[in-house]
Amino acid sequence: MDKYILAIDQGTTSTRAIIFDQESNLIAIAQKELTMLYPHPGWVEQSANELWASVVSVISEVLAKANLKAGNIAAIGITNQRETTILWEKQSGLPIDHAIVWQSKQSDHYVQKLKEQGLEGWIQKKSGLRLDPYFSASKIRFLLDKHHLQKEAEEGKILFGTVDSFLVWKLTGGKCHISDVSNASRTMLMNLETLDYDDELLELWQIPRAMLPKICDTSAVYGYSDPSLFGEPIAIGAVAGDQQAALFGQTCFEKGMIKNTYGTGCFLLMNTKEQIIHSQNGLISSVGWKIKEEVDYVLEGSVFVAGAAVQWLRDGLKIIDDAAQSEVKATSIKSSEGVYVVPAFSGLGAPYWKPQVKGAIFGMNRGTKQAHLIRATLEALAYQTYDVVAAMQRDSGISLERLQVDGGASRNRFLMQFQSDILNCVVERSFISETTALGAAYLAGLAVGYWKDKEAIRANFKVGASYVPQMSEEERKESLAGWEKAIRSAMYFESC
Ligand SMILES: Nc1ncnc2c1ncn2[C@@H]1O[C@H](COP(=O)(O)OP(=O)(O)O)[C@@H](O)[C@H]1O
Ligand SMILES: O=P(O)(O)OC[C@H](O)CO
Repeated sequence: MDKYILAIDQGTTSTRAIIFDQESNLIAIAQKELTMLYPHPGWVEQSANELWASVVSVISEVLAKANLKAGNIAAIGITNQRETTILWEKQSGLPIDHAIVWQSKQSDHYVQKLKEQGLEGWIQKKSGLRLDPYFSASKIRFLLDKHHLQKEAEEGKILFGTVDSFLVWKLTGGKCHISDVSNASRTMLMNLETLDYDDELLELWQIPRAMLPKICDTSAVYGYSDPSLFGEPIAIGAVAGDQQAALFGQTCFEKGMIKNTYGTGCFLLMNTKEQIIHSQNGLISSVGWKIKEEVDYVLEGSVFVAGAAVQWLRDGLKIIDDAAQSEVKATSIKSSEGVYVVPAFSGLGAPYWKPQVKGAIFGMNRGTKQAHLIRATLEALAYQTYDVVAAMQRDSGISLERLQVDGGASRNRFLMQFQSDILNCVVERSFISETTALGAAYLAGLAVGYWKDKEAIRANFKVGASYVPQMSEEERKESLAGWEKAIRSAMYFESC
């Protein structure tokens, strides 16, 4: 019987199920867009039940599309939006509230309190992370306090999971409460060196171990899907945070290799192998993956709003009908004519870390049209990436010659050319744009021997499109100087 790998990519915007074969060909895909909830300014939530239902529905749909049965699937690989926090009742499996999405800011007051106590450096040293409401710890604290569930959490009656844990729990019918190192390293509860929860961090956040998932390797068979779901049990062979999975899918296996994923947010990751880099320039460190004894660390710049700004053009301003139209409109004019959009709708992430900063538009005149706003919004994705690349070069001493890209917005040719111009380096999009899912598939395939090793995987890598810088040095410098003024002004406005 022919065998395939099934990847679940549970992203912020949508859930996808993708079937790959041994040559990394995409055999079939099913996708479901998700509802975003904005209950208060700055809060972003999703229904955990909807996330789970979307996973079941896309798996069934993709199997039907490919005309395959559960028995044809050698393993499932799960990759997910990271940090997003779900609490559920152990007995019933029912979520106690909405999932608090990584972008959400309702737990900022806990973070500010710890900042006032001067704990930022201490926390970063242990966890690799900046003290910010982005990460799961303050979100767990918020939910436990909101629902008065401290005692139940201590008794293990209430469980916590990032999306991976919740999905594995549901898929296995409540048999497995696990997470992997790449996801656990985003909770702010894991020690980067021991790869276990850190007792002092748990004490600081008052989060009991009893509610936390067991931290596992990124590639391993943790359990099997409940046969009632898809007819036969399927091995669950990998769990990985989506950005680390994309790094793996791009086959960035060597030290210094970098990828940038343009999804809801934008995430630039460098593989630093066994070295943990403690950033001096506003970046964070996490675990890339653990496969048996091999642990690869990453240095990361996380930009909170990228493709989400394109969704704002579509759903908020209603000046484009769909994301792809942003390219058509942006190229209908020759330049953004000095207009800059700072899409800080969820505060600013790397390298600034200013959760309170709001979005802003600068440089408009009476002749400014929709097209200028659209073009300037796309350009903002490239400028934000530039800021992160500059920080990464300072931290690592490695200069960027080539950027490997993927994610929904990397399909935008205008954006990719502008990115190459602004960075003054080659930008290469991989042949498969679904690199995140592919990374999860590879990790699951390694666990069950579907691919022998990383060399067999590397042999499948192909470049899809290449962008070479075309902008003059003078124009590049002028454009960047304008961006610098815009971002500084947005930060200044907030501090007044
Ligand atoms: N052609 C495009 N141009 C610009 N942005 C796009 C384009 N296609 C998709 N996007 C943006 O990419 C995001 C979806 O990318 P995806 O990788 O699926 O994200 P996620 O993994 O966060 O769910 C959306 O925010 C969407 O606005
Ligand atoms: O949903 P994405 O793909 O934009 O990824 C979200 C990140 O994992 C958040 O850290």
